Amino acid sequence: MLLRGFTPVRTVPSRALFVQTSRCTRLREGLQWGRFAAAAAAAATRGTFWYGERTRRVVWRLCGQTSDQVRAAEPQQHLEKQPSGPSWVFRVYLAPELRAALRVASSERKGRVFVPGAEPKLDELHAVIRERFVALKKLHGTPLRVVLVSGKPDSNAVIDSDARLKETSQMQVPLYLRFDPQLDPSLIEQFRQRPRGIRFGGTTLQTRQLPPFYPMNKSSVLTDDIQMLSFYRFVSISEPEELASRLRFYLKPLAVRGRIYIATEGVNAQVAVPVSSLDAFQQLFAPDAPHLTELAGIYLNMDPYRLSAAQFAEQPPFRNLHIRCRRKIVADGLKEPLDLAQVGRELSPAEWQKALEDPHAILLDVRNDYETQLGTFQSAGDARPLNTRTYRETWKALEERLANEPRDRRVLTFCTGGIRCVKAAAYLQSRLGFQRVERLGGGIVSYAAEAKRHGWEPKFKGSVYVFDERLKAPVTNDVLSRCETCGGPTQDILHCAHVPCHRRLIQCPNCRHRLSGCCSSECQRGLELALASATNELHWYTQSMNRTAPWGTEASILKELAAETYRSFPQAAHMMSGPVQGALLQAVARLSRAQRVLEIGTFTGYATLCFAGAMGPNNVNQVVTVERDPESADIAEHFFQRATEGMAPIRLYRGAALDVLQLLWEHEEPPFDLIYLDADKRQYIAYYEFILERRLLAPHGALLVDNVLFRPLYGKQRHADLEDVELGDRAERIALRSTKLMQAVHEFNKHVQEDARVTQVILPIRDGVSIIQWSKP
Ligand SMILES: C[S@@+](CC[C@H](N)C(=O)[O-])C[C@H]1O[C@@H](n2cnc3c(N)ncnc32)[C@H](O)[C@@H]1O
Repeated sequence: MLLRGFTPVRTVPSRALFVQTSRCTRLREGLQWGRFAAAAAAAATRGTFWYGERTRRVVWRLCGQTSDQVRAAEPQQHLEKQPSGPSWVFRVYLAPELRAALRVASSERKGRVFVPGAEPKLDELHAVIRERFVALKKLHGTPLRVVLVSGKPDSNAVIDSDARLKETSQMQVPLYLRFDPQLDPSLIEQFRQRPRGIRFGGTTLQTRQLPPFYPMNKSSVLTDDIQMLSFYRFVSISEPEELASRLRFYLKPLAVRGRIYIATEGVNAQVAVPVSSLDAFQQLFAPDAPHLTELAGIYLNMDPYRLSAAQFAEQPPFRNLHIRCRRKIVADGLKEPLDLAQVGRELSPAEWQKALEDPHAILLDVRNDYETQLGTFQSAGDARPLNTRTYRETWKALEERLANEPRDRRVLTFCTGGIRCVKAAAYLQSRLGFQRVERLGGGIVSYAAEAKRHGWEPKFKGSVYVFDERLKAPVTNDVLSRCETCGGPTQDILHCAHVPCHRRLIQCPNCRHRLSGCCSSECQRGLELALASATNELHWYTQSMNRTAPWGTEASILKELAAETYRSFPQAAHMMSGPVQGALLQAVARLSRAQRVLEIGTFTGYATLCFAGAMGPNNVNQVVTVERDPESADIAEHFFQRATEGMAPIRLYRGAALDVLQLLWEHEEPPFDLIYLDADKRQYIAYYEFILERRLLAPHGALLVDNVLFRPLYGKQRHADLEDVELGDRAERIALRSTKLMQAVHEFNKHVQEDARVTQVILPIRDGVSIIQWSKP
């Protein structure tokens, strides 16, 4: 199997699975990588894989389906649908006007298409595009025309023959196809230009060069301080995709990270710029700079405090540069666009400082409730927050709040960076008829920077909510907000860790810890279930990808033992450690050069034999193992007696684990280098405490605990929910039992996490193995 990063791939070999990934939350990433893994493993013997490494969400393009539609259980079926022979890959974008006209969801605005065959055919390209973009069906077979767009109308070139398409395909660039209804319904092909320039059909398309003022040898690794800044402009942008491509071209070499939204109404950006790139960045947007004329002379709203490279690395506000084309740069939910010619008067921070002293003014915080809670302005006038949950609610809130106010009353508005105030002021002025609307230019960010520069006592108290992963930046040390869970004072703001909720909330560290980063116990439970499922899929992948050592003489005995276990305990054989975990236990035993190993929970002895085999025979080495079930112990003993050659001696105790631990302690057995805890999960804390308190674990030893990511039997649980007639009560019992076991394991994990005596690392192998060691050996 071949895994490759996806730089422009033009041909796809037969039987290849093409996977594209894009931005997604971490938890979902886990789930989706699990699916990817499942398919990759299932098809490993069948072909070649291509996947994009820059982005994360797994998409299965050959079937024209997203990962959400493809189940891990049936990857082969989808692979069967691949075209045979080589294919050509094109990236297709639908123009914003077309998207709007056809009501295409933003997730469907672009996609890759595959044209089968060694030589790309124009007809086939049209056909696959129509098939890929279902919305095009609404055009009822309107003929398509393919045009190569250079960004300048006079150097566009029509692709009207297979020969031209082939020529296009052979360029070393990703291709962008765009449909423009204005050009007599046509598909327009646009490509990212390279500095060296590209000739197409006898035309040299305009090329872009990096400006001479760029720092040389700029590495994308951030090693210097970082300036956080934002900028916005309401300006008519006819080709958002084209501007996006230009911005990417100029900003990437400067190692800029952040988020930029482009719409036909303008541009809105929050970015992190390394200080060594800052000069070039500013020159790029200078009033007379020719590179980004739409944004020339734009106001760059700098954060008052810079982040050091270390701070940035520890909690990166942005990890990458995301430039996205949207319908609007501020989602306002309004059907009719606002008149942006009437946007009130912009006040400088100094004017604002004064305006706040006006007792007759109405002060409007047009941010959302959680933002206001973190910090806000104090004024002499009438200051009441709008308490909206989203910006879309602003209009109704404004109408209610100002219903009885005289239209000539002075209204002051503010927000984080100023952009929301532009629309709010336009609404106040043009729709509600207020005549004296004034807004804080550059918002709180600009005000805080000015206050710092001039040494003013800030009238803004608390922290400002910011739209990056930091979530807040302090302006003053005042703590105005309260924990939503316990009501105590706190400035901590976070997103609920349960992805489907992901609600923003203010929560103190204690409550956050107690609820595992979730907003409620329901979400905490949901998170646990989701993690369990993710673990399931990861297990599938690791299991199939591991290459375990050849077992030699041990192999046959382990295989025999496994077969015997399946015969004797068909319902419980899954409890055996198995080859992957067995290999891990052997690796740890070898790495730690363990001489004395204790296993709690022998079952039929699979792990015991793995340890004994890894340690080998000598005078000191010994494996002690405990099992309370006589039938399992009989099978284990039978195999231990047979397998003696090349192995450490094994001592099997029959009985309850805590009794045997007591016995070992009373007989003053030397401590163990490795203890493998793999018995009753509800007793884990008791075993753990006994082992630590009685010092049964050697100072440099390791306690391995199995099943620490134990997952409930998902399918059965769902059957129980649906009152499946066949499984009936039994399914419910199984579901209940596994849920209780999961809770017990979670309790254990938390118990260890809070224990300063030890360090713990959890490996997501099988259903999780913890490695616990003394913090101070
Ligand atoms: C998951 S299995 C162990 C698997 C085994 N370590 C392996 O690698 O194949 C758990 C075993 O622990 C045993 N067990 C559970 N509670 C116990 C207890 N309190 N004392 C002794 N053995 C116990 C069960 O009978 C079962 O055989």
